[in-house]
Amino acid sequence: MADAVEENVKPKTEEKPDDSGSEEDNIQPEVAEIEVALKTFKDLGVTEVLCEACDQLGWKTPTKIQIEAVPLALQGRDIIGLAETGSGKTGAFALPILQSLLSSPQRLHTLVLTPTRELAFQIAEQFEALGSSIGVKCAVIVGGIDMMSQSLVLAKKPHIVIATPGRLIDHMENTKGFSLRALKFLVMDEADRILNMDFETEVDKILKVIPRERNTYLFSATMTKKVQKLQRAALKDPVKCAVSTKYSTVDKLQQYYIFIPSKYKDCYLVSILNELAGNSFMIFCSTCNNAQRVALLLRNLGITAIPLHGQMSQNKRLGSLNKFKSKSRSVLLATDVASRGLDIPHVDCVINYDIPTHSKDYIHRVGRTARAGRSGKSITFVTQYDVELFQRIETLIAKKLPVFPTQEDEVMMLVERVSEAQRFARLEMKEQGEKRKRPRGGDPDNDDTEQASGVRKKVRGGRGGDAGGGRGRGGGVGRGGGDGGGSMKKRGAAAWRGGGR
Ligand SMILES: Nc1ncnc2c1ncn2[C@@H]1O[C@H](COP(=O)(O)OP(=O)(O)OP(=O)(O)O)[C@@H](O)[C@H]1O
Repeated sequence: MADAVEENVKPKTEEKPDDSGSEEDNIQPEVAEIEVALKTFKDLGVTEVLCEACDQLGWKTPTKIQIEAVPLALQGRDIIGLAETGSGKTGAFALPILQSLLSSPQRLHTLVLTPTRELAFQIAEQFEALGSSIGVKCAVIVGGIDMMSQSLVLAKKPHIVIATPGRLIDHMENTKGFSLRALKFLVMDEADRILNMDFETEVDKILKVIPRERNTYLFSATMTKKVQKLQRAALKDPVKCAVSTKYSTVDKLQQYYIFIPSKYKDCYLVSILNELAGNSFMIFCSTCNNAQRVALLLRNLGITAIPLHGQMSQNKRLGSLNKFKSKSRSVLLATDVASRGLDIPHVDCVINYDIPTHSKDYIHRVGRTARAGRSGKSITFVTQYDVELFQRIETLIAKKLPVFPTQEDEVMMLVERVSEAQRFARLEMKEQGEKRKRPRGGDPDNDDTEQASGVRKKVRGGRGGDAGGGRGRGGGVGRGGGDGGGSMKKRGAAAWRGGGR
């Protein structure tokens, strides 16, 4: 099945600085050929009880990456799995691991490394869902949570540990009796992220203490040369399962951009949220500060927005995510902490409020929508400062994106309202900053409670409260006021679009 074919996975454009090495030449993992015939999980060699678990999750047939990777994994091969966002990569590594656990039960059998805490919880949920009838026990070991309670969980010797690298090292060094010396499987999910500079030391330390006799799986929607570097250290005779061209986005995702002056980003955002009212949005910002500020701004305008970023406590992060997942909030303002792996099926639209600095992050961000065969939309804000980054993204995905249509004059009518909400958001940010300095004064992460609503009432109240009254089409945030301007969009867009790229 796994015929060796020529590999053609060279990135078309820039890499993150840490994967800019040129050492990929000598490493040629075998590349699996894709079989497209319709298959069942049973055809792949998945055992009855796990087939039933798939059925219970509503997985009628395996996805392409599962068709490709599962049989090879069941043969005992090391795998590099490369497939689009939302294409079922978690199942592709979880099923063979659970099957191995079934045939030779063992505690501390598998370690899954993930770059973010939220993703670790999600992967644990998937293992537990697939492995519920075989009684699989998972432990999530991530930062921001009490070490002692995690030590107790580890003392019970779970079958599967899902961890962020830093906290795992803490336990390897400080938790008595915890050892991964008997490990059988190592998975790096979002492998290119795990293997970049940020986690380099941790990963090296982990690789030193786990057995060389093991299976290793690397999965991601994007890969780097760095992954291939690591093959020498961590993979044995790996087979590469790449079900799509290296950096493709899914077909059912409609991708747009808008070219706007930086100073009107907030107005355009509010306008689009009004226009697409009723949808669920993930909005990506480049900094924690911006995610927090825009969330407050939107809330001041009556939009149910909630932030998720690295400056929040872990409890608040999970709280935000759960509120968004349960649809009690329709807009999640996030940094790249949420760009990878998170599987929230109802996300209709991803907005890149700040353009991603690394083109590959674009693929992961927009991949939060249009998952598992659903459709979705993405809109990327491109300001006068972002043109080059945007061009890189278009080169990377080998697509020219269409403009998302907006009515400039209508957007400009929002300027006054939005400016007022911006002012109050700044005040709230200042207040929160001061509270952080005086921790006893209250919850420093209080971004989603009524305590922060004083200024909100002023904004809404002062304007007759229409902003609080829903965001129905045309009836959302007020349309009074406005100062015209903003014609840069047309002039500028024409200038650089036409500029013979
Ligand atoms: N065979 C299947 N049939 C139907 N749905 C599936 C199947 N396998 C997985 N799914 C569902 O597809 C969704 C996406 O899966 P998953 O999160 O594993 O994607 P992914 O490829 O890891 O995406 P990302 O690159 O964003 O991490 C999940 O909701 C999962 O339950």
